[in-house]
Amino acid sequence: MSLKWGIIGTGSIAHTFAIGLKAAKKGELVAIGSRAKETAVKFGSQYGVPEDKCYATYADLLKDPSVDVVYISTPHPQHCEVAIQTVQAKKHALVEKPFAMNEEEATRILAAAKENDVFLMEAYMYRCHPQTRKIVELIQTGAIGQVKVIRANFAFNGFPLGSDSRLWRNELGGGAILDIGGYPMSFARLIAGVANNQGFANPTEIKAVGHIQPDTKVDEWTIASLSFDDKISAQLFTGIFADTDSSVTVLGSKGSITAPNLWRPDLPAMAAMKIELTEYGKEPEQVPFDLPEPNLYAIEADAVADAISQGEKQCKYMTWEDSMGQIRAVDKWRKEIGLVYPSDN
Ligand SMILES: NC(=O)C1=CN([C@@H]2O[C@H](COP(=O)(O)OP(=O)(O)OC[C@H]3O[C@@H](n4cnc5c(N)ncnc54)[C@H](OP(=O)(O)O)[C@@H]3O)[C@@H](O)[C@H]2O)C=CC1
Ligand SMILES: O=C1OC[C@@H](O)[C@H](O)[C@H]1O
Repeated sequence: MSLKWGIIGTGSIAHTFAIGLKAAKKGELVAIGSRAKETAVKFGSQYGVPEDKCYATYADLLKDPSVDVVYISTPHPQHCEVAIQTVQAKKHALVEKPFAMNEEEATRILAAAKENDVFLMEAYMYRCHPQTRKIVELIQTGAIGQVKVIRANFAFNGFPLGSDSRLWRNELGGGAILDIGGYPMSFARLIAGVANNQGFANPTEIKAVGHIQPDTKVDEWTIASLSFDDKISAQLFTGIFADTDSSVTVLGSKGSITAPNLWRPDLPAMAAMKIELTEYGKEPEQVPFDLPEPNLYAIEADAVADAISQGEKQCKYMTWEDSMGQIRAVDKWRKEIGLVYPSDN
C-alpha cells in the first residue's frame, strides 16, 4: 500500500518530513496546502508536486480526493482547528507535537477523529524509532532490574532563530515546554509505563520551577520532578537558551541505560546515536539494534501506513490515551510555572 500524503503548513519541519517521505516505502507526497499559492508552489516544486496540487488554502487541500492522509505542521495553536477540519474531511491525520495547546483542545480533536472514523496520531516520531523500541525492550526484559529514576533532557539554543520565530512568540505557542519539553515528558511516561507492563503511565505528581521571560511571556527553561506509581521518579529539563545535554538515562536496581541522542537520531551533530547499558560497578556496553531505514520521518510515515493498512485508527507507538495523558501532564507542568497562552482563556 502506498499512502498519498498531503502536507499542511510549509515551514521548517515540513521540509524535513517531505524529505522523509521520499525515503518512505509506503507513502508519497501528492499535495501541499499553504496559506498562499506562492508558498505552496515554491515548496511543492522542491519535492516534485505539480502546481495544480499546490493549494492556496488548507481547505482546498482537504477537498482533494487523492489525499489519504495529512501531515499537519502549523504552529501549535493552529493544530486543533486544522486537525478537526482534516478529520471532518475524512482524511487521516498525523498532527505535529504538541497535539494541541491544552486538554480541552485535544479532547475536541479526538472526538472529531472518532466521529469521522479516521486514523489520528500525535507526531512523536522518536517513539517509532528502533533505538526507542530497543530501550523499551531492555526495560521489558529486566536488563536494568526494577526502574527507579528516569532523567530526560532536551535543550537547544533557540536565540539564533530570532524574535519573529514561533519559538519566542506567546501567541504562536512559543517556549521550551511546548516545543521540546514534551519529549522528556513523553519519555518518562513511556518508561514508567513499560516498567509496569503498560504502554505508558501518567505521573501522580508534578512539581516544577522555571523562568518565563517577562517580555515574550514564553518559558526559556524549566525543570520538573515527577512521581509515578511503583516508587518511580523522573527529573526533566528543557531549555531553549543553549545547545546542551539532551540525553536520557534510566536508572534501575541493577544498572542503567543512557542514550545521548534519542530525539533526533537522524542528526548525529546533536550527539551520537547509541544506547549504553551499564551494570553497576562494570564498564558500559553499547547495545546494538537494527536500523534498516535511517530516516526518522520515513520510519514514522511507514508506521502510520502500517497502522492504516491494518485498519487501525491509532498508532501503537503513540495511542490516543497516551496523547491525552501527555497533554494533561504538560498542562500541569505549565501551571506549575505559571505559563499561559491565549488558548487558555
Ligand atoms: N517532530 C519534529 O521533529 C518537529 C516538530 N515540530 C512541530 O511542527 C510544528 C511546526 O514547526 P516549524 O516547522 O518549526 O514551524 P515554522 O514556523 O517553521 O512553520 C510553520 C508553518 O505553519 C504555517 N502557519 C500557519 N499559521 C501560521 C501562523 N499564524 N504563523 C506562522 N506560520 C503559520 C506556515 O506555513 P504556510 O505559510 O505554508 O501556511 C508556516 O510556514 C510545531 O508544532 C512544532 O512543534 C517542529 C520541528 C520538529
Ligand atoms: O520537535 C522539535 O524538535 C527539534 C527542535 O529543533 C524543534 O524546535 C522542535 O519543534
